[in-house]
Amino acid sequence: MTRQQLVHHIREKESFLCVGLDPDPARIPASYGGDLLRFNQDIIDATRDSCVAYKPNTAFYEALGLEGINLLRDTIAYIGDQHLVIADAKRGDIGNTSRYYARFAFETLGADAITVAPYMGADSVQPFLEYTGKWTILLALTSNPGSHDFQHTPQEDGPPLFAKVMRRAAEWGTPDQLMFVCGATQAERFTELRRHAPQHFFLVPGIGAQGGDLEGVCRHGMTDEAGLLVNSSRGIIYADDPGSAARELQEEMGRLLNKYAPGLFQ
Ligand SMILES: O=c1ccn([C@@H]2O[C@H](COP(=O)(O)O)[C@@H](O)[C@H]2O)c(=O)[nH]1
Repeated sequence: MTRQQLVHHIREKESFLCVGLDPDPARIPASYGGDLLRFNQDIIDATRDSCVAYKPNTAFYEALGLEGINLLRDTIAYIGDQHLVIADAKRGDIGNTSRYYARFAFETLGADAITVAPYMGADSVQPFLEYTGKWTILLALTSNPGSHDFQHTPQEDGPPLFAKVMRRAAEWGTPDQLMFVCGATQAERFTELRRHAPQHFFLVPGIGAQGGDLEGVCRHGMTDEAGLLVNSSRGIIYADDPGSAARELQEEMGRLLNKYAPGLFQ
């Protein structure tokens, strides 16, 4: 899915919601009898009109072995081509190995995007960027408390590590192929995050279960094209009514788009 198509979907649906598909067998209602594909399909059916993207975190599938990989592939096929599909895998290795991570995500699974850890540098990210029409989403400032261990740490020559990562990585790929992960729990840093990457989309996990600040993220991080994909996983898939939970977020996002990105509708 191209950037123009993504922006078109955001405008049409008045939503920049990404639904996280992280099925935990211990939390799936007993009525599914352990059928995780049916669970995912029901979530997708209930939410597809409210969201523009889905983000299966590959950990939940890889832990199930071969069956889990097939589940992931079947889930992605079920989503179809009207939503951006992000394989949240946080890969990245020497170029030779990254090539196979990229092949797995984009060819074997059929995902549109993959999350990548940038810390091994340009050659570890390049193989993902070589796929035309696919997205590479680099970890910039993550949502977890441990982000303070390294990412916030000022470097000897000034800015924190996450700023250095973003500024350097923004030279590796264009805003048509590169996004950054920026956690919703870090809303107060979004003005700064936006300064480092004014045009790039941000994938923003951390609302709902992690307590992130959706309005703050939008106030400081939204662009004229929205520029944000905000993810909720547990807050939607384990809600009593996942469809209503997604619709509620969509309505809130519609309000936020009109407030912070009015140019999107002109
Ligand atoms: O900084 C990050 C990067 C990735 N994640 C992932 O997003 C979802 C969040 O799930 P919730 O249930 O909505 O909290 C999950 O897959 C994480 O591994 C993140 O939370 N923060």
